[in-house]
Amino acid sequence: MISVNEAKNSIYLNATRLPPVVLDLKDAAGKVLAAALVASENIPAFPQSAMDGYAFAYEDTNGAALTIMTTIQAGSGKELLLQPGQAARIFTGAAVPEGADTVVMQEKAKVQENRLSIEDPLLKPGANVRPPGSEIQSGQPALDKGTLLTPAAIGFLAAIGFQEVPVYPDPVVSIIITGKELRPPGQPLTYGQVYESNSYALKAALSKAGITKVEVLFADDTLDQVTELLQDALEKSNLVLLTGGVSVGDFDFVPEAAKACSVNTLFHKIKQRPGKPLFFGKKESRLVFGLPGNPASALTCFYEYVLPAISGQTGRPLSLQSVRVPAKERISKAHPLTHFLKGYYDGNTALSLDAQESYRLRSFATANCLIVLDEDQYEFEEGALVEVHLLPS
Ligand SMILES: Nc1nc2c(c(=O)[nH]1)N[C@H]1C(S)=C(S)[C@@H](COP(=O)(O)OP(=O)(O)OC[C@H]3O[C@@H](n4cnc5c(N)ncnc54)[C@H](O)[C@@H]3O)O[C@H]1N2
Ligand code: MOO
Repeated sequence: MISVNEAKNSIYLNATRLPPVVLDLKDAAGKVLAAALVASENIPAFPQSAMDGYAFAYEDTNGAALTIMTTIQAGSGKELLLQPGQAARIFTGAAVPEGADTVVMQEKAKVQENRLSIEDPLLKPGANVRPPGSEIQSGQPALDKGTLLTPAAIGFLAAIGFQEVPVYPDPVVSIIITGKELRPPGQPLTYGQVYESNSYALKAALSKAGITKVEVLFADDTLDQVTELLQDALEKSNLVLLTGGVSVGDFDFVPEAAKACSVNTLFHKIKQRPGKPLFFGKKESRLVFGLPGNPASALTCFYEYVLPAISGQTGRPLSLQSVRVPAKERISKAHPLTHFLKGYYDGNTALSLDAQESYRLRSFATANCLIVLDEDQYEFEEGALVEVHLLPS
């Protein structure tokens, strides 16, 4: 068995970026740039008015009124040349005509019968004019490789003329649910059956992370069927999540099926609770997680290991945020395993909730964090600092 840190390190080393794709800018929000972008034009492309007002040459403002020759609306394609003594009515965003270099806002000007008097003692040459290329110049770096495309970054790229961008795609995910005892919710249970919940929780967690290309497959607990579905999943996905069948029971076929599909085992079993039997393997660049069947174990492993793996594939910052906060009440544990406890963080302290058993999701359903207790520490007094991983809301 390896430690939590060793497991996380293995994921960090093995979950490498997926081959880049070019996406329409509209579809690229939340993705990460796979190459540096360079501006191909000056933006603004022309001297641009920053105010509704009047454009003129600053050196003409010697007290004499100017003659307003024309009106220039934003988007007007008219190219004009103002002569000395002339001004143009202009609006925010419009091109400042040749012969003009300054704009006075209309609140600081008076117009009488087409004659403009400027009443702005603080006006400077070039005031209220955005120079061409002042946002970015042709040939200048726009955004670096590895930049997360936030709404502002998407807007910026649109504003400087990019219509499509190279990004790391999200993985295509296959979920294989194993277990003969499982029935979909909504159907009556016969003796020995349990409702299937892992596909629901995992799909919801993937969707929360923006991952939508997800297929769910169901396997009985036979080596042949698990192997067949895994083989199929490996052909069409970048990430395969199996649940159940990773422990030591006679019907736990996931590690064997992985071997049969030439998946290289990177680790199996971690010194942790829940989720001790977690399996991680790789075939070429495809990643395979065998998540323990117990619902709280599967979801905890998803948050702690699968999300960082998707971060590795996409460059997106998906791993849970970590903070150190005081424990609200004393916490103790008996085993030399890292514990991930369902907790509630109220902004000041973290409380360990009831119902921590890995077959239960009841406390997980209201938890907003996982409290992480080190492998080799057993007692945490009230007020002691504990590591808390914040769950996506
Ligand atoms: N002798 C040992 N037995 C077990 C050990 C061990 O070390 N020695 N480890 C235990 C731990 S810890 C875990 S976790 C489980 C993991 O077992 P599997 O991954 O093989 O999972 P299953 O046996 O298939 O199922 C466990 C449990 O979870 C329920 N389950 C499974 N899939 C779903 C699903 N999709 N939705 C809802 N519930 C599901 C299943 O019915 C079982 O109750 O092994 C322990 N045993
Ligand atoms: O690891 Mo199991 O997940 O403790 O029940």
